[in-house]
Amino acid sequence: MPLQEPARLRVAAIDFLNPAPLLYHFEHSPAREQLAARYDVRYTSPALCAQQLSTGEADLGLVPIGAMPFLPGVAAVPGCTIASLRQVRSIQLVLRPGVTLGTIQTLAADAASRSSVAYVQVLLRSFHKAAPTVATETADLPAMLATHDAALLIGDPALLAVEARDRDGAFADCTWIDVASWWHDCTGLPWVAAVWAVRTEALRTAATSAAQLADDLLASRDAGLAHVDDLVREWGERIAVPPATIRTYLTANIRYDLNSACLDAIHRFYTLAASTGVLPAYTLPLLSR
Ligand SMILES: C=C(O[C@@H]1C=C(C(=O)O)C=C[C@H]1O)C(=O)O
Repeated sequence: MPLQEPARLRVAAIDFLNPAPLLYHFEHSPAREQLAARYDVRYTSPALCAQQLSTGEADLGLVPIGAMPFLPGVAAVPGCTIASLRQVRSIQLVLRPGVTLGTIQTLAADAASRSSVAYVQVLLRSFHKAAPTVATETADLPAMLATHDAALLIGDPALLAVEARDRDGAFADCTWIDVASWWHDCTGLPWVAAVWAVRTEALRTAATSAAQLADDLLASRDAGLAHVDDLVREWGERIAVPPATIRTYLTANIRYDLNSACLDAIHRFYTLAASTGVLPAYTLPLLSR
């Protein structure tokens, strides 16, 4: 039987601004060409990253922690994350005028989200005695608020909605809640959105070992954080957000280190999610090197 070529890992990456530092080596020469021998990167929404790991279309992905309980055989790669210590800016719960956290009955949530939509339900059930019905919709604030008490926006659409509010007063009469700050106020913990996660089975035939994978992802993140100037310039041309805001977002709002505080926060999230019936009971498996 002919020996099989070791396979490239098929990567599902998130197409928002926030993972840009994590993806630095996958997008910039000369590392990009070297990594292309072992990784095949495609871009999609957070929810579809999770779905592609579930169907086997992808081997490695930036996976919302809210989706991990539904992905058997998938483990988090230690080292990197997408998290926030307090204000995240790009996760906004917007309440129609007159609506409060305790009186939300219907929520329109961006279909791209799997973590933030779970966080909102966990926080409402745990701390505000509210359990609204949730409809998943495309990220369109006017349409969402026309038919629901509240709207959840994530990622670049949330950043753009905050810009429109501050620049043009759009929906300025609504209550805007930064979901990471809200989580921090209720629990005292960081807010963790996503981890790099891998189908452990895929590593058996891959050209990359578990240790090499963790090292590649860490090296890419560290290079990204060392080249924030490049990222601010590149993204300033892609998204209608001022360069200074992009810089603050990448260096202060979003944090990329999966440290013990983040692991404690993930544990607390899953505990509250299970006790409120938002997610099944779950412990995050970490890939061992
Ligand atoms: C910080 C963010 O976190 C994102 C939100 C996610 C979710 O709600 O499922 C998943 C991945 C992250 O990219 C953001 O997109 O604003």
